[in-house]
Amino acid sequence: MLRIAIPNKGTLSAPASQMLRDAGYRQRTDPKDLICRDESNNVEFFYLRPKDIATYVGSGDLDLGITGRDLLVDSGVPAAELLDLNFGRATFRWAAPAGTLTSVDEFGGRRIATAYPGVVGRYLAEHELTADVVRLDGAVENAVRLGVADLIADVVETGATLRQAGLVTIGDPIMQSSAILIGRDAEAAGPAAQLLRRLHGVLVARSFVMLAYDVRADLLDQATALTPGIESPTVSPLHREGWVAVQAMVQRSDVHRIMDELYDLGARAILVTAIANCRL
Ligand SMILES: Nc1ncnc2c1ncn2[C@@H]1O[C@H](COP(=O)(O)OP(=O)(O)OP(=O)(O)O)[C@@H](O)[C@H]1O
Ligand SMILES: O=P(O)(O)OC[C@H]1O[C@H](OP(=O)(O)OP(=O)(O)O)[C@H](O)[C@@H]1O
Ligand SMILES: [Mg+2]
Repeated sequence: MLRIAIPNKGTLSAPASQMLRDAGYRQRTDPKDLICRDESNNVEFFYLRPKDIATYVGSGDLDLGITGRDLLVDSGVPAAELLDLNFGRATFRWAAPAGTLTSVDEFGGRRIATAYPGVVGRYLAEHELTADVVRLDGAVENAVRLGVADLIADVVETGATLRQAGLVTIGDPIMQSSAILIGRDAEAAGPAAQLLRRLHGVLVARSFVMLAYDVRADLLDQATALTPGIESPTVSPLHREGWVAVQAMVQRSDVHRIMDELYDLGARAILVTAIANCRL
């Protein structure tokens, strides 16, 4: 039985469970449950603190886990990233009160508050900087105002929390994070092949839609240049002489532009449908 760690709370918890549900796995119904066995898929899910997940996977006690890339780096555990799950996207950044610090070169000897001392310590070591790392559990944006630090390093999604605290970012992001599937090493992908295929199917289904339209046969080449599909578009004859029906997958983010261009070309009955799941 495959044993998989997933976040029990926090930002990544609900979307991780939803993605597994979309991939056909059973998930807990009570948010307090810490284990859920999915007998029919031969998988057991363990609900753990996201910060601890890399530890369980790195030690080999659990086969796989879903966590944030920043949390994996913070743990220092040499587990392997098997798949980017495309949710929980955030940057990890430096920030200080406006008008105080402007560059990473000024960090020497300063006090840096963070809930990610592993990420910060690694950056400082790589850049040969010496600073005091003040380890906090959360609400790090308050640390400067309250006098325990000169700057912070924290997760930034919309930037609203920083703005409210009167902080501005400094320099480039320390890292880009998102939710990832991890294993002890790259070989963990072998026994997880079915899970990986299913999750990949969900990722594709979320980022593509199915587009169908009717177009005059003499415009088919121009139309299919706009909708080349993954392998090749499906073209079927229509009862109406000189017209064909076309079906192709297109990127969800492009679909409105493509529909406009198809309409301008003369295509009609342009329909978009969501893809519930797929195997490509
Ligand atoms: N707006 C956000 N706030 C916090 N973490 C976020 C956000 N967006 C994405 N993440 C990612 O979620 C993970 C942190 O999740 P975690 O559950 O530890 O913290 P949390 O969501 O802030 O919950 P809590 O504050 O209850 O501990 C990291 O990988 C982080 O990059
Ligand atoms: O850029 P934003 O969209 O404002 O999001 C980022 C903020 O959200 C999270 O805080 P959370 O509410 O999880 O509290 P915490 O600091 O106690 O973890 C994170 O730690 C940042 O503070
Ligand atoms: Mg938080």
